[in-house]
Amino acid sequence: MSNYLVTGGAGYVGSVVAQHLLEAGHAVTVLDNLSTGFRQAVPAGATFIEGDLRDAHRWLDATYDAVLHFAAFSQVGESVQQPEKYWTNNVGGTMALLAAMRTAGVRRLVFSSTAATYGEPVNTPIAETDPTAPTSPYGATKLAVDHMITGEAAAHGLAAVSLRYFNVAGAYGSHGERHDPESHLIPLVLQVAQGRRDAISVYGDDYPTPDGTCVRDYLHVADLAEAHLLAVAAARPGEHLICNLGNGNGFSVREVIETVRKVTGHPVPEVTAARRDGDPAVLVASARTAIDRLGWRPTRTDLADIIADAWAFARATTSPDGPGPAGGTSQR
Ligand SMILES: NC(=O)c1ccc[n+]([C@@H]2O[C@H](COP(=O)([O-])OP(=O)(O)OC[C@H]3O[C@@H](n4cnc5c(N)ncnc54)[C@H](O)[C@@H]3O)[C@@H](O)[C@H]2O)c1
Ligand SMILES: O=c1ccn([C@@H]2O[C@H](COP(=O)(O)OP(=O)(O)O[C@H]3O[C@H](CO)[C@H](O)[C@H](O)[C@H]3O)[C@@H](O)[C@H]2O)c(=O)[nH]1
Repeated sequence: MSNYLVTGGAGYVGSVVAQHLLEAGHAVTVLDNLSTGFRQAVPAGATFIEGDLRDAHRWLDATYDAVLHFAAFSQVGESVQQPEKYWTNNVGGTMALLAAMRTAGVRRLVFSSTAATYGEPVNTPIAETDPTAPTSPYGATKLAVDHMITGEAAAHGLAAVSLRYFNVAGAYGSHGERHDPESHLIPLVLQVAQGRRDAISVYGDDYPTPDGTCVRDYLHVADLAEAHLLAVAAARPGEHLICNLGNGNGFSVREVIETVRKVTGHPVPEVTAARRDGDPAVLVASARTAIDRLGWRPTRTDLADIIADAWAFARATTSPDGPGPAGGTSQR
C-alpha cells in the first residue's frame, strides 16, 4: 500500500483516479480548492483537504510516496480571454508544488498534460516526438509545466511521468464529467438528449474530414485512470517520461451525435455553426509509448460504451436525488 496526494481530486479525472487508487488498496489525500470541482466528487475513503495548490507546502510531508497532479484550469477558450489566470494557476501552482515536493523529499510525480501541447498536428496519429506548438495559452501553460518537470527530473532526481490526454469521456460509477459551464462535446450532446438544451451546435462542417466535422480520439476515463496507476509505478528517478493517451481511433462530431441518438433513444437536433477558433481538424493519438513503457492496454474503446457510461452518469446527476452526499473525510 502506498500513500498518495491527489491534487484536483474533486474534479472529473482526479476523482476517477482517486477512486481507482482507493480500490487498489492505497491511501489517498485529495487537495482541491473547489474552484471548478465539487465536494461530492471526492471519493468516500479519501481524506479531503480544501486548500490551494500554491499552499501545498502546508500539507506535503515525507509520508507521501507520490503526487498525482490534476489541479489546473483547463478551458481552452477562457485561456485565450484570460491568459494570466492560466499562467498563475497552472504554472505558478505547479512551481509551488514542485518546491514543496523537493522540501518534503517526495520524489515521484504523475502530471496531467494534454494533446493541446501539440497545437495543429503535423502527423496523424500524433507521437510524443512530434513538434509542440500550442495554439492556446492553456496548451502553452501545460507545455511549460512539462518543461519544468523535465528540468526537475534532470537536476533533482524527480521520477516523473506526464500523460498527454486526448479527449477524455465516459464515467466511472458515480464519478463523471461536471464542468460548469460545460464546453465538451459529449456532455453537451447528452444535455440535448435530456431536453436540457434545444440543439447541439456543430462547430464547422467544412473541415477536410470524411463528413466535414472535426475528428477526435475519445478515451474512456477508466482506461485513463488505469494508465495513472501504471505510470506512478513505472516512474524512474531522474527521468521524465511523456506518454500520449488515446485509443488511436478518430470519431467525427457527427458520429458522436449519431451514437448519442442510438444509445439514448432520444432525438438530438443539431445546427451547423461557425468553426471554433483553434480547433484542429483531426486529433488522434499514437499511444505506442504508453503501451510499450507502461504496459497500458485501453479496453473500453467502443464509442457507444463510452457514451453509455456518460449517459448513465448524466441521468443520475440530474435526477431528483442529485449527485449524492459529500465523499471523503475532511481534514481539519
Ligand atoms: N477533461 C479532459 O478532457 C482533459 C484533457 C486533457 C487534459 N486534462 C487535464 O486533466 C486535469 C483534470 O481535468 P478535469 O477535466 O478533471 O478538470 P476539472 O476542472 O474537473 O478538475 C480540476 C480540479 O482542480 C481543482 N483546482 C484547480 N486549481 C486548483 C488550485 N490552484 N488548487 C487546488 N485545486 C485546484 C479544481 O477545483 C478541480 O476540482 C487538468 O489538469 C486538465 O488540464 C483534461
Ligand atoms: O458544442 C460543441 C462542442 C464541441 N464541438 C466540437 O467537438 C469536438 C470536441 O470538442 P471538445 O470541446 O469536447 O474537446 P476538444 O477537442 O476541444 O478538447 C480536448 O482536446 C484538447 C486538445 O486540443 C484539450 O486536451 C482539451 O482539454 C480536451 O478537452 C471539437 O471539434 C469541437 O469543435 C462542437 O462541435 N460543438
